[in-house]
Amino acid sequence: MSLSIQPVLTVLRRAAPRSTLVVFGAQVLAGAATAWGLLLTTSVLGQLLSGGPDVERLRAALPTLLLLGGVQLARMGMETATSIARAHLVPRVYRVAEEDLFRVSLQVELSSFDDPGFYDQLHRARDRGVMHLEGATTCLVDAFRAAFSVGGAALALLWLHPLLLPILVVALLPEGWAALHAARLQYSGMATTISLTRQVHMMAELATQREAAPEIRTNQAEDYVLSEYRRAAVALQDHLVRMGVAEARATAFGRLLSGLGLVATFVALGMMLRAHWLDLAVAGTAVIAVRSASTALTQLMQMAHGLFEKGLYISDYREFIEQSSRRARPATGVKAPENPQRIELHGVGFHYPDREDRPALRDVSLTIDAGQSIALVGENGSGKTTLAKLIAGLYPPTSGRITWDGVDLRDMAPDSLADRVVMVLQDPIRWPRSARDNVRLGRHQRVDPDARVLHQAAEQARALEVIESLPQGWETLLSRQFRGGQDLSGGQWQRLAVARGLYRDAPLVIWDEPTAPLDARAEHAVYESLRQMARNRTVILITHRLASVRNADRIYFLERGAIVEQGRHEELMRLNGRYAELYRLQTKLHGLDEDSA
Ligand SMILES: Nc1ncnc2c1ncn2[C@@H]1O[C@H](COP(=O)(O)OP(=O)(O)OP(=O)(O)O)[C@@H](O)[C@H]1O
Repeated sequence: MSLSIQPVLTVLRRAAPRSTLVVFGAQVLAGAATAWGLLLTTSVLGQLLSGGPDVERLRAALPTLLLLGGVQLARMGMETATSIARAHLVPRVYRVAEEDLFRVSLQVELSSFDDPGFYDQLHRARDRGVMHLEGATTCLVDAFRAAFSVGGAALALLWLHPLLLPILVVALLPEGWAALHAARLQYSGMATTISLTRQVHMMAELATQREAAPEIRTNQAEDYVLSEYRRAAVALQDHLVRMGVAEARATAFGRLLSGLGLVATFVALGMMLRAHWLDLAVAGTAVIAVRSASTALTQLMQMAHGLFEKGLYISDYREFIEQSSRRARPATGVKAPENPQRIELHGVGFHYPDREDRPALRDVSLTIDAGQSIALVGENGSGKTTLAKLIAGLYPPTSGRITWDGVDLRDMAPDSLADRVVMVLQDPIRWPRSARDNVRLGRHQRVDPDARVLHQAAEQARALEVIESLPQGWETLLSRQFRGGQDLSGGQWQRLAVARGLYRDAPLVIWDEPTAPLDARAEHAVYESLRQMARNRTVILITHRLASVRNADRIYFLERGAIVEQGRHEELMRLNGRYAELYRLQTKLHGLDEDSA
């Protein structure tokens, strides 16, 4: 159980130290009030059971009765303080735990996301860990409450007669044992529950996600999704039924034992009464104390059980945070040059995590001078995007070196490196934000008070006409998942991504298939802006449309991760190799002659 308490306490201390103290303090006082209340009850019973007329006895008991009422009132006050403190605690714990998770996820090296183990762990921590950390907080507060309540009753009994404590233990032991047994049963079945629940969730996501909906319908995969869901869900249902029945049996057995414990308590109290070790008032209080302690103990056991269960997920969460902190990108290093004059690759090799046998790049060496326009071409999967990502410093090479003005990228501060790069990727992010944010997020720190640069970027990318046709223009929310939101076509989204790249602006521009989903007019506009940008920037263009790279200063043709041809368009055509072959194929496909393509 300490497994789950420790991380909860750590988060509690950071999220809401004052509320944590209030809960703890209020429950210590509530426990003391329980003990005091029981002692006062003995005294009231003693006065009521003493000899004399009824009115006299009542009058004698009245001050203690009033005090008892006051103590109960104070106890209620402590409970209210605990509830209020808990209301502060729970949402804060959730927020802090989630923020920690997002912080480490945003800081890890990009390669972590290509590691399936990491990705799986991230989702487990996000989907379950945070939620269970919040649930464990509630459990912990209730466990405090129950523990101090049992403690208060035990203290009062010890005060009344030392022998009453062993009697309390005899009365509570069977129930405690039964509750623990039920908790263990749950715990032992938990691994199966988790694994089956994950399978059910996976299919549930597919059945309800907007992205998956069209393809499921066009592939007529509804039956498949439903039957796969049913397979996992029925297994989960049967498993839960088995566990529930076993737990009910254990609980019934516990109740039986608890009844026996109660009988034993009464017998022991009766014997003590007969032997005149106790008077009737103390015996009466002992019965009340045993009953309230046993209720609190059952609660304590239930909470311990809850903590056990949540502990499994919380340890996933904790492990993820620890591992990710080790994977974080270094925050220090040499500042990247403001305007890199020469980018060099020396024998660069690269493979993705767990793909040692399948290198994505092999022995790539090349030099790019400031202001040059470079094109990376080649068939699908030949390594173009990977190469561009390495040049941008997103992945470190697994062999060889990449330098900017002679400085190894590994020695540069990642932040300053990123600052010098614009990268528009093949499948750009569709920010579920306003159209304005979708462009502005290229460089959200940029000072652009009258949005002049923003408009210019949108115009150059032909995104302005898209934005102006939206119901709320720049402020239109671009997500159909929210009321009033709007979706765009693939090409319209791409225009926004291009505008975002233009708005970002940096000395090194990497353009990965920016025009694939664009219509001819938009494509023309994008190349026009690229040409303008290229005047004083270094541009790396990745494309399958070879006609658009004819003017590049140098074209690199990649095949299975290696550069197999390089030169200007005319040189490569003269070489009559792989590039020339593909170029001719394309011109034939589009019914153009080679020179006009
Ligand atoms: N995140 C990844 N994890 C593992 N392997 C990857 C990953 N991304 C790419 N690969 C593999 O690396 C190789 C090179 O991929 P890359 O995306 O660089 O090719 P590309 O030339 O840009 O292809 P395309 O023209 O289809 O965009 C491929 O074999 C691909 O399967």
